[in-house]
Amino acid sequence: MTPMVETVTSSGTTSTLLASLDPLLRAWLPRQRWFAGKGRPVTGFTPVSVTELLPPDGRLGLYHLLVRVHQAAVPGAPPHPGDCYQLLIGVREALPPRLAPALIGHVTEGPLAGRTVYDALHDTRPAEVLLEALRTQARVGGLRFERDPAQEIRAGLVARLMTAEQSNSSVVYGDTFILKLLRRVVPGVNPDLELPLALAREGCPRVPAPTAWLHAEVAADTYVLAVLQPYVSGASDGWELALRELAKGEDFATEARALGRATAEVHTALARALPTVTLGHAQLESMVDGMTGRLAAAVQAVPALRPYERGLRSAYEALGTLAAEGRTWTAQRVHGDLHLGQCLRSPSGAWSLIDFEGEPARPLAERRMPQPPVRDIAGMLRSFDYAAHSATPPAPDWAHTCRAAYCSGYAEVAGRDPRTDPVMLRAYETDKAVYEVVYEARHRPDWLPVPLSAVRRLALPDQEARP
Ligand SMILES: Nc1ncnc2c1ncn2[C@@H]1O[C@H](COP(=O)(O)OP(=O)(O)O)[C@@H](O)[C@H]1O
Ligand SMILES: O=P(O)(O)O[C@H]1O[C@H](CO)[C@@H](O[C@H]2O[C@H](CO)[C@@H](O)[C@H](O)[C@H]2O)[C@H](O)[C@H]1O
Repeated sequence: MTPMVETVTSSGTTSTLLASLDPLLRAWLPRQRWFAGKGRPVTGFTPVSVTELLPPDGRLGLYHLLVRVHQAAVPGAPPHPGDCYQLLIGVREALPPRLAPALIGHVTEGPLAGRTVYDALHDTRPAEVLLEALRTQARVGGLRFERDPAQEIRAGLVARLMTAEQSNSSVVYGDTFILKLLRRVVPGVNPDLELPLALAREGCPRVPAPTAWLHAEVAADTYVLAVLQPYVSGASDGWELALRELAKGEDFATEARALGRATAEVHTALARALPTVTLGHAQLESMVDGMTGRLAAAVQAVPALRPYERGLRSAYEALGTLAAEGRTWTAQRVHGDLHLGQCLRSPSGAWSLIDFEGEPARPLAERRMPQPPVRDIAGMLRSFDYAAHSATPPAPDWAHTCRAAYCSGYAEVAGRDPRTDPVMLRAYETDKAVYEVVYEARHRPDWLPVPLSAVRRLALPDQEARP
């Protein structure tokens, strides 16, 4: 199964292909969970790269597309060039019923007229073409399929698309590997590959080591498009486990402590592998400005935040005061979006951390900056709170116990307890809760009360983020 046939390079072919898909993609894209531009009509597409992986003259065709999606401008916001998305478009005469959920539409004009196009990741054969390309280190047009020569990839593993709600799309091969295809992509180094590779070099066992990855070279830009990792078979994620224990009325302190230890192991390895910096007054001021700016934007986007704005801002002001008094902090590379759903427990009880992409809405340069490790800790503390406030009735004592156990576990490995830095912890917990309010308002409005309950707590003037 050799994936490459020919790269569609002639701009005529590329633009004809995209023109024929245009009306179908306009309707289909905004319905995808991973489409970040929801709420603004799609006004057009520009191809960034179009690569033919299987010619559409047989039973099945397959195109790899990077497309810039143009959308109506946000009133008052500066013009935006449009986000770039990775699509795998399958082409068939007709879709078998099992592929109905993958339907993009029926093409009426152009070279594919009369064919049906669909999201090819739902289909075994195209997904297997990708694995085979990684296994054989294929190069097709600007696509570079690469792998770690020290790890073996067995041929013929059967593919299935993961159905979990995701920011990207993942395919599992056998029970051996998982391939994450990034959907919204930007040129440059992607931390979702960079950090697991760095951790693997350090021998850190808390993160599955990348086995293979896909790059695209387009003009002078390099995009990271996909990462293949060993699949932790039979794993449960921390979120599922926490909810299960909550429903049974069980505490989660032992697991929370193990998670604190795992987080500290990853932080310690990252601090060894990649540069650390000292944050002084100027850097802290700019951090506080960033937090304050995000709060102001969030209040605009979600007016329910307005009554708490002053109280929340006081968390950032307290940090600014400490910085003005000359306090400094060490910053290092961190996970950047750590929560219970990013922690996997294997059947043997070992925890792994996954998804080092950072908060998808933040610019890449910001996501790759060294930051105080307390940022990840705050994310996990928020997550225990999330679980406790999604339960009926809410279980604040459960969250309190987990938060304390997590900090203790962290201190056992890192040698410093995050609770000894309450001002920084509160500032980061507040920043995260504000992010979550915006995230939930945009993606899952029914969940908005969960981060809003934390906002009410964090906005109290004498509040320190005491777990
Ligand atoms: N190495 C792995 N082993 C087993 N399951 C995994 C692995 N990596 C990811 N997963 C599963 O895939 C889901 C999505 O992965 P994630 O990296 O969080 O993607 P996204 O950025 O799209 O949210 C996770 O919640 C987890 O259930
Ligand atoms: O995992 P992603 O990178 O897609 O992260 C985004 O989605 C998360 C939800 O799926 C969101 O996390 C929030 O909800 C979780 C429960 O579903 C909870 O455990 C987290 O603490 C809470 O932040 C995450 O913020 C967002 O970036």
